Amino acid sequence: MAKDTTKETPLMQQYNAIKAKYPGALLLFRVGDFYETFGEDAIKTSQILGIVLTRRGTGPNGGALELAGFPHHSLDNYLSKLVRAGQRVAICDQLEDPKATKTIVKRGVTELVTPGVAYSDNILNQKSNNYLAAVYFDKGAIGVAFADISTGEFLVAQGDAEYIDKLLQGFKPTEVVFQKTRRKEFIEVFGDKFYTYHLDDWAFTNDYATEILTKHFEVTSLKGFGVDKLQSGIVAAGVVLHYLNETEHRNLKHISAISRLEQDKYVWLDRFTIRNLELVSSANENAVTLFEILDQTSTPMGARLLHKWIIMPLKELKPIEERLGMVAFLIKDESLLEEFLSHIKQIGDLERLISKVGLQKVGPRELCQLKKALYHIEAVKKIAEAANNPFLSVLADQLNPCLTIREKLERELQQDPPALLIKGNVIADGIDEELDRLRKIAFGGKDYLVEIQKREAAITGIPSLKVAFNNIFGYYLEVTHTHKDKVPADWIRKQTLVSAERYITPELKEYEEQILGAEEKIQHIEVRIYNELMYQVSAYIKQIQLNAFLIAQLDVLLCFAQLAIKNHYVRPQVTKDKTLDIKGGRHPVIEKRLPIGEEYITNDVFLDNDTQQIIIITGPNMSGKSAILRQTALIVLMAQMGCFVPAKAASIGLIDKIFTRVGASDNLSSGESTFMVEMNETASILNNISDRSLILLDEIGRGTSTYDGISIAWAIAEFLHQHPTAKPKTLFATHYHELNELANTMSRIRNFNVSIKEVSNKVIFLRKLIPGGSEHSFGIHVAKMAGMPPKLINRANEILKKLEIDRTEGQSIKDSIKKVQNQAYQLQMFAIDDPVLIKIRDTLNNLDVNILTPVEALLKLDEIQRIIKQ
Ligand SMILES: Nc1ncnc2c1ncn2[C@@H]1O[C@H](COP(=O)(O)OP(=O)(O)OP(=O)(O)O)[C@@H](O)[C@H]1O
Repeated sequence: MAKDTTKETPLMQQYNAIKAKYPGALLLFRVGDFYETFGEDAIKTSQILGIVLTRRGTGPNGGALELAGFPHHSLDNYLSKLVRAGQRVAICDQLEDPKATKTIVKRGVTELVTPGVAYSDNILNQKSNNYLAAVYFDKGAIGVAFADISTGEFLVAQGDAEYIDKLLQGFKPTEVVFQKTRRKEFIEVFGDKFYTYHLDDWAFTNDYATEILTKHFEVTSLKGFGVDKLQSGIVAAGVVLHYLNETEHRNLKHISAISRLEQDKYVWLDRFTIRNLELVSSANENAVTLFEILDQTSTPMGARLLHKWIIMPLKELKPIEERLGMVAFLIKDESLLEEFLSHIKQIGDLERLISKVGLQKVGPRELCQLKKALYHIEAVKKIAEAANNPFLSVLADQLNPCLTIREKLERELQQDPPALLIKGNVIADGIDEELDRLRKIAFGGKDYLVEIQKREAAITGIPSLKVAFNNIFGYYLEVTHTHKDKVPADWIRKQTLVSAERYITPELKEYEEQILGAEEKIQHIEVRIYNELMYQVSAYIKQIQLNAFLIAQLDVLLCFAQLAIKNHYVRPQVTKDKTLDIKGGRHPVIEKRLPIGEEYITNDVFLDNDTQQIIIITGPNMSGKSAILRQTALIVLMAQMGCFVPAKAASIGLIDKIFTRVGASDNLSSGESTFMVEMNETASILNNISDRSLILLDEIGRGTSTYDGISIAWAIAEFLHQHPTAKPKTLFATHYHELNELANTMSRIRNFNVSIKEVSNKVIFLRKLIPGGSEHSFGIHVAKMAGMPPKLINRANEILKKLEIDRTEGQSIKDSIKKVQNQAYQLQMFAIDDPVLIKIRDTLNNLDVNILTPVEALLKLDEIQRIIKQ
């Protein structure tokens, strides 16, 4: 049924027409000094922002229409809350001066803010990028592009699903755009954790993408960016620009280049490694990430670059050595380091600042900060020039303090301008004659009013005569009733109050007009000059972006130098051979999180391709197996990102891929990892290994029955050892001491264990990795530590011993269990009419020991303990 629009006010008709153009978006509709929302939008807005919801008039279904609004100056604050709540927000502004029109004011959407397309400081996290991604499912490859409009970064790549998935995991875009028809596929391949938006398929064509990209960059071909061969990637990049256009972001001068993400340059970290090593984020809220430990940067752009260096460590020796050399140089000269830091700390977020110039959303205070940043860049350039270091000389050459524009900003902006242009007093005196003249009238005029007051008081003999202002009739003279007889005849009475009368005079009116007119004109002139200034600054976007990048690099290197000094890291020897030799290695995060007084126990790890390719590490739970695995990978990663490492010494033969798999039961809490998934994932490692890979396998195979688990773990170790071409270095932590047998037949597999000491029946963790396997498993020790009743522990030890004896005598586990069950003393433990004990007995009877994993056994013990406590 067609909507009856006759009852709608012209304002609501305008609202509905605009609303229809932005389906799925929450519309903030500017009415006077307020942003209003209506209907469903109002309900959502009031809930998210906690503001009042009112009802008025008639809505589309005859009921009252919901309304919720807030003052326009609170936009920044409220907008961030709406976007963070996952809303797409269309901002509809008044496009003409309401005073200048007699009919309804023209309105239009000036910006559509979505989670992936945001630049406001309130919405963004300073230390991480905010990427919008587009994914294009092509026949041969999947294309992906990432853009951050708050920094101007624009990246493109293409590859198979696994590679694109890895990129999405690493870059963590806040919004992903893809083809409408590929929804199912997207979720299947990349999961349902991303905030997504779908576009019609027509936007995903190579011709359209090439056209939109070449037009944006004002080039005839994309060859110059080295991306022209990435057919699918280009489509994704085109979609990014198309989407920015759709969301009314057309001032994109700061997206000044597009670059290819080169797969061959960086260490391949599979997504489990990024997650499992807790590099930049963690599923556990309380966990501290490697990023948090390493982040000693002084600028937000430095922090963002560090983030990238962590997830994209290098695999070529030369650039790694360059970074390490630079860190060593800075460590040696601490006064130079301090000097650099003192300036870098003042530079602020230059990268986002200059992006705002591109978006034409930069405020006066920010332009003032730009001026300050350029001043400090000049200082950094001078220090770098004098430092006599090849890297710093190159840096000094490239840094550009942009003197012309800095001087212009210095000259034209007030010393301490307000954050918002609209507040006025932004442009300095002496820049524009008309502005100076009007300012004299506006501000000098007020002095003149005081003079009038004094003069008239003297002439009329009214000592209490006052000049004041109100919105109704402007400037007036106020006379108390006592003196009203003295008022001259030509004064015009305007208002009578209880105790006084108010008058206006022609002279007052004339001045009033001049003052008010001047203030309005001043604003116009300031806006004009400011916009010109912003436009002139925008010609320097590329240079300033380069400055920001160079400062970010220096910032991260300074951060590495500070870390090395503070945390006693050493310079790793990174080599082209295939040996990994870590002496006295530490886990950079755990060592910082130990209780006061406890010291981190260091460990040596040696792996190579010829003698010790695979290490099987056994040891009880909590002994420190995972820590050794992870610290080894973290030390390699840190070395290859150019950072010194937590060790006494480290020689790192370049690693090109790091894989991590953690047994299913470690992920039990997240409920996502089943044994099947674990096996699938492990299979993907086996298909991708290389001669320079590092593999961490932590309790692989424990998601199934003991026998299955051992068999699979065994087969994996064998496969990695016998692989015809690749000899991936592998650390294999396991509870299954049976795997120690492997070393007897496989020459490059070695057994190690994390040592413990048993003192009067207690386990003391020594946390030292020592050669040799373990004699037995340690589950019962853990049960004891967890506080299980001694009787139960004794019984568990008895059963274990029996099972072990039977097994060496060649009996099957099944027979053996039966025997244990039949033994009379089992029931003697319990007085059988006790309901608690009956419950425990039933729980035990219902167990199928054949399919019980060690962790499940522990959980059962825990259950029994709880029954007893109840
Ligand atoms: N070398 C060390 N020095 C000091 N404390 C350590 C060390 N290694 C580990 N720890 C401490 O022991 C805890 C357990 O270590 P980790 O998780 O590595 O044990 P695990 O043997 O892998 O246990 P599980 O088999 O249960 O996974 C760590 O969280 C840490 O607090």
